[in-house]
Amino acid sequence: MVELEGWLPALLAAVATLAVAQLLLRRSSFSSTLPTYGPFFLPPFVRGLLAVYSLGADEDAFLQGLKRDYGAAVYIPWPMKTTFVLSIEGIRSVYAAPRRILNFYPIRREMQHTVFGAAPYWKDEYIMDGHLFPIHARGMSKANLAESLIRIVDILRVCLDELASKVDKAPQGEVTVDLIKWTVETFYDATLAGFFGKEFLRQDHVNKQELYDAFNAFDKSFPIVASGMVPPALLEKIPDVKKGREGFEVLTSTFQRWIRDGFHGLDAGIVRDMAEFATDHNLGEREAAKIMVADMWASMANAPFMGVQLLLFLLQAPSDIRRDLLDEIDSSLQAPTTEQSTFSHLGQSFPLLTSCITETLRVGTSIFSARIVEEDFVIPAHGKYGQTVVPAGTRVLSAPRPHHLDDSFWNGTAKAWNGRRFLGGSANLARSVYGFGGGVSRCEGEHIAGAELKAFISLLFSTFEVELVTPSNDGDSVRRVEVVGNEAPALLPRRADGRVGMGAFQPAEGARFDMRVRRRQPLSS
Ligand code: HEM
Repeated sequence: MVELEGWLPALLAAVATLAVAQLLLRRSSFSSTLPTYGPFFLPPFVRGLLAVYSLGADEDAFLQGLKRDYGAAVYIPWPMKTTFVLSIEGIRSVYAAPRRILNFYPIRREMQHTVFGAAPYWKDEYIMDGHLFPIHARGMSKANLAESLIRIVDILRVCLDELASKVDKAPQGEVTVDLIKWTVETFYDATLAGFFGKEFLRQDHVNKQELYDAFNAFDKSFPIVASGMVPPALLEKIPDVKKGREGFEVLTSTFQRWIRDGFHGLDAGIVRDMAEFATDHNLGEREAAKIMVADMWASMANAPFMGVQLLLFLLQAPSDIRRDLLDEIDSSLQAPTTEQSTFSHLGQSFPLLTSCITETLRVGTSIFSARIVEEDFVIPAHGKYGQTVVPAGTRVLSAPRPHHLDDSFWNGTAKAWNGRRFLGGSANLARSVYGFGGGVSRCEGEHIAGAELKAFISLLFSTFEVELVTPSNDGDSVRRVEVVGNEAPALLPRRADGRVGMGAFQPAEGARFDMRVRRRQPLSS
């Protein structure tokens, strides 16, 4: 019998050497064929499982490692069966590719079914691609969201007035507020009024807390269901998915009743367009209600958490940014009050705040934009990367996070927050930030989200002096992000687990940051 004990170490050493050599070879000049993830000596399914594990364990490290080791794109075997596109040129190619090469619509249709429970009409290209998606996109144009924006700003003012009355009643004229909870709830109230009308939360049968809890349960289950990696039979056994389904039911029945009761004071807008679409295609109230859950989710899954991150960065920004931002806000308030709730005013009055928002999108999001490869998709050769061909019949994901963190693109300061990064001559660089995704799947809510963030910050900072209370629950629950111009890093809540590629980072459960709020001293003229 062969004596294995003597051979085994040598065999392992040889395999390890080969693996390292292969890795080094890849690093110095990236292959022109599509590489597959993982050590070559492992079977594909083990490599695929390794990838799933590594992605879940540390998303940033995994994605940056992919780009470092494999270049522009890499294929991840089962269970993902997907090519990750990682280089800036590759990402641009994905977003620019025509539908005949990279198709998004089948994915968008399927999501409507798997996540939002749409009845079989979801398969109908004529109804979905031909009607639902175009009507939806029209409804989300700036012109059609003008009234929504006015309602959003009105409700933001109501929330700030409520806070002001607490401050005025406080003995020292100062209150301490749970920053994350207050910001998220303020966005919920304002956004819900914006899309569903100011009367929505005032209906007799609507319990605001119950609705929020239902939404949060549904949102928590979203990544598991949307990943498509868990077989339907197993899905129902996952407690978070079960709670998410219950939450979905609460949301659907609430919207169904709202439709039946005549939309309670909402005359027009995207959700009325959607209800009309459902009527035109005989889908019924329940299907219309499910489409509304999808809109509610889209409008609230990211914006509140961008609000939290933006506020935290601004509260920890260098003093010159704080000062210039206040000047910008004060001069924006010279405009008549009605003008302050318009897209044009919010779009033009805040160059510094716009730059801070884009920077927060760059450091505070990770997104995956999925496509089906209909024809071989060619990522042209660029820089150190050879041409790569992604074969037809597979899926690609554009994953811009490693590009957002790439020092060679961002002047050596990719890991640091720089509020002035996109000012003046550098404004065009904002096009290389993909926090809203890109191409045909680019966020339809980007304009209203940007306007909402600007209104939120400008109203808050013009009314109050706000100061961050240094969190005492340091350690694991806090992450640190360098800030250009500051010695100390900014503190942010640790990211919630299990939300890879899902957009704006949400705080981990239980994270707590407080802010001290007092009335701002009147401006000396
Ligand atoms: C700062 C806040 C927001 C961020 C960071 C954000 C981000 C995103 C991202 C990353 C996507 C997917 C992009 C892709 O696959 O390429 C998306 C899609 C979408 N977002 Fe937003 N979003 C925000 C706010 C909003 C708001 C307020 C709305 C309002 C309804 C909205 C509506 C949508 C819709 C409808 C889609 C789906 C588009 C489609 O499937 O084609 N988003 N968003």
